[in-house]
Amino acid sequence: MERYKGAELGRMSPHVFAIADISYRAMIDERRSNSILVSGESGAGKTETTKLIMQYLAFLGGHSFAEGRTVEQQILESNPVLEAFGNAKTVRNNNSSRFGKFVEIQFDNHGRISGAAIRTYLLERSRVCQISDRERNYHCFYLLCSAPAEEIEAYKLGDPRSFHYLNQSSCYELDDVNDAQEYLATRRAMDVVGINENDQEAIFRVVAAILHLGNIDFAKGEEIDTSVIRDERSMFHLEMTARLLMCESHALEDALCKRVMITPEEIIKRSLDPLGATISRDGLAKTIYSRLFDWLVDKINHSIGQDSNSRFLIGVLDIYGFESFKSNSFEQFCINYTNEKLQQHFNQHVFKMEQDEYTKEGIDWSYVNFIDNQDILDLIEKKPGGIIALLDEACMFPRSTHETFCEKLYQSFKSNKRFIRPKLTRTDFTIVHYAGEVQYQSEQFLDKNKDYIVAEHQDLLTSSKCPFVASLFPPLVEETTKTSKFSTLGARFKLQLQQLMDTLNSTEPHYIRCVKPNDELKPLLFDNVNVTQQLRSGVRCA
Ligand SMILES: Nc1ncnc2c1ncn2[C@@H]1O[C@H](COP(=O)(O)OP(=O)(O)OP(=O)(O)O)[C@@H](O)[C@H]1O
Repeated sequence: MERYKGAELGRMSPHVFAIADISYRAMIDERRSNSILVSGESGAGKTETTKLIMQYLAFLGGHSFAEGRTVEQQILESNPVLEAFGNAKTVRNNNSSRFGKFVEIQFDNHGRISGAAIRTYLLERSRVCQISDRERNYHCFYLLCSAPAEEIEAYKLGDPRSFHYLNQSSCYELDDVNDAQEYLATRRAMDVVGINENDQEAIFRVVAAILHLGNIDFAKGEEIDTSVIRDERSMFHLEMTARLLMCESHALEDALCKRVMITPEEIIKRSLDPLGATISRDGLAKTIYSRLFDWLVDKINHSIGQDSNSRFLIGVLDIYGFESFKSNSFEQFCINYTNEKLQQHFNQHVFKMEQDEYTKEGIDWSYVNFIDNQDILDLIEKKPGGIIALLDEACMFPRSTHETFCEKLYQSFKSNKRFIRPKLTRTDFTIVHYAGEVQYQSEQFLDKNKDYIVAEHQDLLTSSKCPFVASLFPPLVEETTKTSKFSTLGARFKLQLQQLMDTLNSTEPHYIRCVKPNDELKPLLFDNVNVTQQLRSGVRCA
């Protein structure tokens, strides 16, 4: 860090410190905000790079003689906390971030760090209930199962193999990671970022409750289309969940197995069959977990504090790269949409730089072709008529299905050259992205896009005797109850992205592209074909 400080770009070997250094110098000299956009595929090193950048900025703009916790320490320690709750082992990366992150580091007039804000994007919720083999759930579940004995006893935990949300995969441990030590390290990091002992206890109690919740199974009830708690074991987990969330176990059982239907004539309590109750259980687990994650982010932001007098900042963006798998769902759609947005930002920036250069040298630039992906963005986000708008529309009509949604897409984009109707399927669609074609399976698009909490779950947790749990579920006011029924993740995500783009557009951008040397997660192995492919898509991007 000492060597890169103030060194002219290019004098030293390439390093993320060099990019962080010029961003900082540009901010000080030109008195304007800068941003560093880190990109690359999963496992390429975005998060590690982001942490190095943050360390370097803390080195340049830190407070050497501050008493107690400094802002920069808190910023750095927010990483292990967010990683414990937002990262998981996947086949591509043992510590994969399952959310996007934009960290805004604010500086005062003397160039010292004076505040920060962390914004997160689209946490992968499905992982809480469903994991593929060789992957893991979020780290925090395993850390808690390795907690000191008194916590294990209090929460009735133990072997992760005994929990449904963890035992769908045969992977429990990570090479070179000791979960017991990580648990203690996470608690220490929580201390530093300002989460007090009581809140820490409540956080892990909620994590334990989710594990017990996942072990509640249902059997057919006596009456048709009803369900009951399956056996003694499930009953035990029901009672544990209720105890940890501090609510009534009967109320929890009802919230899982029943739905209240309000018709103009009467209020009917309808039972769910075992499959419906299981879906209800998983929905509750996902909602609790995502609220917990949002709470952590808010708490960290609150505790670090924002400097409202700060006139410039350095933003660091660590966001999921372009994804194309065998099967692609709503998550990949949102991720690839993000990448289209960032790609456009990059194109515009590079074009503008070129244009400035030409103008400076008095060369006519009118013939320079500008690669633009606006047509793909229109296909996705145009209002009305884009894919997100059509999806929202489908979510509002109770009779819509993924089949009717797809049919609508086929009709609307028949002659759009960025849209393909694949052969041999009636529910897939393909988008021709800047980085290649991706075929999406629409089966779960509608469900995943709907963003409202089941009223029974809301009522149950709002009335929890634990103030922490209740605070995760503030009562809905009448007005929002109506609108939130129709609030959708797609629309919310689109808005968040627009805000991110507005921020980025007001800064001087710098880019770091991470390249993954091999798919084996091994050091000192360089796979030429694989690397070339990544660089090609980089060239295509430019
Ligand atoms: N600069 C580096 N030096 C050594 N190892 C690194 C470096 N960067 C990354 N790694 C290794 O690669 C792993 C994956 O890196 P990282 O988690 O930063 O990837 P990512 O691009 O953020 O992935 P994802 O999109 O899945 O979150 C790290 O856990 C580490 O083992």
